[in-house]
Amino acid sequence: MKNIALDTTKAVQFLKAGTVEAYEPKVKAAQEALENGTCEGNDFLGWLHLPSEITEEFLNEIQACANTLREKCEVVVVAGIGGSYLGARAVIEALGNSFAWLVGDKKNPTIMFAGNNIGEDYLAELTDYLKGKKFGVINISKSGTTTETALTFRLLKKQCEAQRGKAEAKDVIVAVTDAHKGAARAAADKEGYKTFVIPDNVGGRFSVLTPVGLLPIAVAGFDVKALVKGAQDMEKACGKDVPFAENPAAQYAATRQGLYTQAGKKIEIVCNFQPKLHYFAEWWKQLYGESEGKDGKGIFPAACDFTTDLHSMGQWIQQGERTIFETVISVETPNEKLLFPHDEENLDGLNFLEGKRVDEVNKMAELGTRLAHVDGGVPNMRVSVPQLNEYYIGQLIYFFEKACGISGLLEGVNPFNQPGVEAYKKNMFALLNKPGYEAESKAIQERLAQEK
Ligand SMILES: O=P(O)(O)OC[C@H]1O[C@H](O)[C@H](O)[C@@H](O)[C@@H]1O
Repeated sequence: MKNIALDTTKAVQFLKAGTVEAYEPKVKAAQEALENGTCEGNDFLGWLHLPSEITEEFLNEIQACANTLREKCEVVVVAGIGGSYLGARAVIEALGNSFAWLVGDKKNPTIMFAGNNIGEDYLAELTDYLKGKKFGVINISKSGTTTETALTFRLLKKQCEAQRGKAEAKDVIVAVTDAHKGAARAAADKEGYKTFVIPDNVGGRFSVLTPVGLLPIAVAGFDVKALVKGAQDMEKACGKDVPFAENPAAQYAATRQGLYTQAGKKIEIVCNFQPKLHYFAEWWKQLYGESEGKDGKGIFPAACDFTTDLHSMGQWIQQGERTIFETVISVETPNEKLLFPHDEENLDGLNFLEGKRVDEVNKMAELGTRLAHVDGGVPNMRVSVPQLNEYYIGQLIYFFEKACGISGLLEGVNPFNQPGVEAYKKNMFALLNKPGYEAESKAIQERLAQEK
């Protein structure tokens, strides 16, 4: 079986000769620190060997729970935010039919995502859609107290119980949360929901290969064993004893840090030429953004969908400030085959494409973009993925996770915490007069009065 492959040649040409190679000892040290648990954030290294530690029994338990939800529900709402949301959505959208919710062939339950915003219209429209439907809920939160998810879950739990009765609702509500702590755990234990544990030592953004991602992915009808197999193979391919030049995670981490520190490239744009990968980039954005954006440092993780965004962001990328580089996730072969038809009249002038696969046009767009952007001063890396299937998505996940751990350590930060995200929450709770925030509430009201 082929592996995903990284090509850095069109990025390295923007660096002084030997720049990437010079990272070898630092990368080695980072890998040792990860393996030995001697780096900062070492209480969150459970992701490192997670793929190879997953057992067949555990995957069978996930599948059994997924089968129950699949049998009993026409819709399953996956409630979660950040690391408790993006991984599942990334995989489900990458592998699913682009129009899954319209296909309606009843082979799979419709998967809906919530708990990832506080939009009143969104929640009102969701609960309205669910009226009269046999729906279930997967409530995902590591802390068990995240506002967006908790607020959504209260609404969904009440509606599910009202529509199906408390006894039946108990069978179609599943909690994925901490083993002991948090409101989601307390509610699940009290109501007797089926639960899955998010290990203490796996942070949210590294948790897609725990039940956080695996359960929704299995409910959606995808093969979680193949996904895990892909991750296991990439765990080997990115292992600490794989030579630096052959280790894709090491090469990606070193190249991006070289571009950042030496060439002033402060923004990385992950690009795809397949709309199904949109949410994969969203997952990647959280992984790298929360891991590296701290202590006044960090490459800003951005994403574009091509060719769509070539017609909007393409101008900026080609000629704007030269602070960006691109990482293209390129899918070698589509799963479907669609040939461009002949047209007698040729009014659109497109008969030169007759008989070609649509993907051939896409590939020329990709190559043309690469040449143009490199000519325009944008370093370009490419991750080739043989096909969009569970196995290769599993590889991609682990590749980016491992590279993220290494890259954050090269940058000199703790890649496994996210202290900065608390600032807005503290203000929000103070503004909402949450019990326990009395002093903060008083202070924030005084500040706002002064700013008037
Ligand atoms: O799983 P939860 O505890 O609900 O957390 C969900 C997300 O929210 C937080 O604010 C963090 O920034 C994320 O790292 C986390 O993944």
